[in-house]
Amino acid sequence: MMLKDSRRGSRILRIEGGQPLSGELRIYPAKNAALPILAASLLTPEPITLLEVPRLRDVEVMLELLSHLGTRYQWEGRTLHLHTPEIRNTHAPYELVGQMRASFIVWGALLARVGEGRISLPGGCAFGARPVDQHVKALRALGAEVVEEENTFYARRTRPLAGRVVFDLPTVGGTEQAMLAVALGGEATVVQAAMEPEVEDLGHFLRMLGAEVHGLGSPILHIRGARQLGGGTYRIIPDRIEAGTYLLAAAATRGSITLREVRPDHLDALLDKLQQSGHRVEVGKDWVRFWAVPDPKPFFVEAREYPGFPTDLQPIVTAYLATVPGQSAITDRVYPDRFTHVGELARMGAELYLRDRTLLINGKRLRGAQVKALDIRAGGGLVVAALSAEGVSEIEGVYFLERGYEHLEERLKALGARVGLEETPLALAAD
Ligand SMILES: CC(=O)N[C@H]1[C@@H](OP(=O)(O)OP(=O)(O)OC[C@H]2O[C@@H](n3ccc(=O)[nH]c3=O)[C@H](O)[C@@H]2O)O[C@H](CO)[C@@H](O)[C@@H]1O
Ligand SMILES: C=C(OP(=O)(O)O)C(=O)O
Repeated sequence: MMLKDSRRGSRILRIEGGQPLSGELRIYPAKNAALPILAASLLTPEPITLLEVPRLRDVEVMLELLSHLGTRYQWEGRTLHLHTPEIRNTHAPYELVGQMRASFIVWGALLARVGEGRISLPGGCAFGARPVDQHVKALRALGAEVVEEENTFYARRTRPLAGRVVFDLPTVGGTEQAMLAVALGGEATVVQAAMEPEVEDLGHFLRMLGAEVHGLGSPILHIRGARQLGGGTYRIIPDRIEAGTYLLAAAATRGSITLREVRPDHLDALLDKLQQSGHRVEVGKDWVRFWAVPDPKPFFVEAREYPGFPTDLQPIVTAYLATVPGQSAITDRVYPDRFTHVGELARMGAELYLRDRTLLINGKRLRGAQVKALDIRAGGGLVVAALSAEGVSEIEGVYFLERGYEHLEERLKALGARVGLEETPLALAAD
C-alpha cells in the first residue's frame, strides 16, 4: 500500500515501459543557473528581466523567498521581471530556506546589499552530508563577522567585503556565495573555485550588472564589485542535467533523439561515455543527435567536479547501466554516498551491489514496479529505468520530479513514451 505524504501530494507517474524514445526536444534553461541568478537579483535596485526562465517548483520557492526579502516580480509567459528597490527583511527563515539548498546563497547577497543577513541552515536533496562550512569560511575570509546559533547563521560587515578565499574543495554554492558577497562594492580572489557552467553563467550575469569578473571557467576567480550595480536583460544557459536525462532515457530505451538549444560542450563527459557504450552521437553548435545501438557496452563512471562526469547525472546513468548487459561500476567523488536510488532500482530487478562506496552493476532487462523518488535525480533515474522496463511502473514522489523537470509528462509523451500522471485514490493514499 502506498503511504500518504500530505506535503508532497499523492500523485504518481505511471509509465508503461519498453517504447524506444524518438523525436526532437528543445532543452529548457538550467535550474541550477537560474537559482543563483535569482539570488543575485537582490544585489541591485534596478529592474532585471530574465528570458526563458524554467517554470519549476524550485524557481517558485526562490521567488517566494525573494518576495519575502523585498523583491517584486512578474511573469510574462516564460519571461520573468524582477525588481528589488529595497531590502525589506534581512532574515531568510527555515520555512523558505529549508525547502531548497540553493536558497542559502541569498545570504551573501543580503550581506553585500545591506551589510547583514540572517539565514537558516538550508534543506535540499538528502543524499549524504551537505555541510555549509565552506560558505562560512568564505564570508569570514572576506572580513564578515559570522555567528552560528541553533541552525541559524548571522553575518554582518562593517566595511565592503574583500580578501582571498581559499576553498578546501571546489564547491558550487560556496563559490557563488563568495561571488555574491563581493559583487557590490567588494573584491575577492577565489582559489579552488568551482568551474561548473552554472558558476560561469552567474559570472556573466554579474558582469551584466556591472561587476568585473575574471577567470570564469578556471579554478581561480577574481571579482571586483561595482559601487552600484545596474539592471538588464539576461538569457540563462540550457540545462545540461535535463539534456543528459533525456539522452540517457533514449539510450536506455534504445531510441534516437535530437536535442535542440543545448550546449554540447557542457555535455562532453556524458557524450563520451555514450559513445564508449557504442552509441552514435553527432553534435552541432547548439544541437545533439543521438542514435542508440541495440547491444550497448557497459562502462565505468566516476562522478567528479566539472568538467568531469556530473554527480547530478550519476543516479540517471546508473539507471541506464542497469539495462546494459555486462558489468559496470560507478563511484561518486562529489557525494560518495549518493545512492538513495539503489534500493528503488533493485525493486525493478536491477542487480546492484554497493561495495566500499563503489556501485557494481550487472545490467539486464528491468521489470516495472512501484517505486519512490527520494530526490530529484534519483527520481530522474527511476523514470529512465521505468521507460526501459518491461511492464508498468508507478513512481511516487512526483514532488521531487517537479523540482527539476519541467513538463516531464508532456515531453516524454512527445517522444513516444506511454506515461501519465495520476492521482492516487484517497483510500489508497491513506496509510
Ligand atoms: C542548486 C545547485 O546548483 N545544486 C548543485 C550544487 O549543489 P551545492 O552547491 O550544494 O554543491 P557543492 O558544489 O557545494 O558540493 C560539492 C562538495 O563540497 C562539499 N561541501 C560543500 C559546501 C561546504 O560548505 N562544505 C562542503 O564540504 C559537499 O558536501 C560536496 O561534497 O552542486 C552540486 C555538485 O555539483 C550538485 O549536485 C547540485 O545539484
Ligand atoms: C541536488 C539538486 O538540487 P539541490 O542542490 O537544491 O538539492 C539537483 O538539482 O539535482
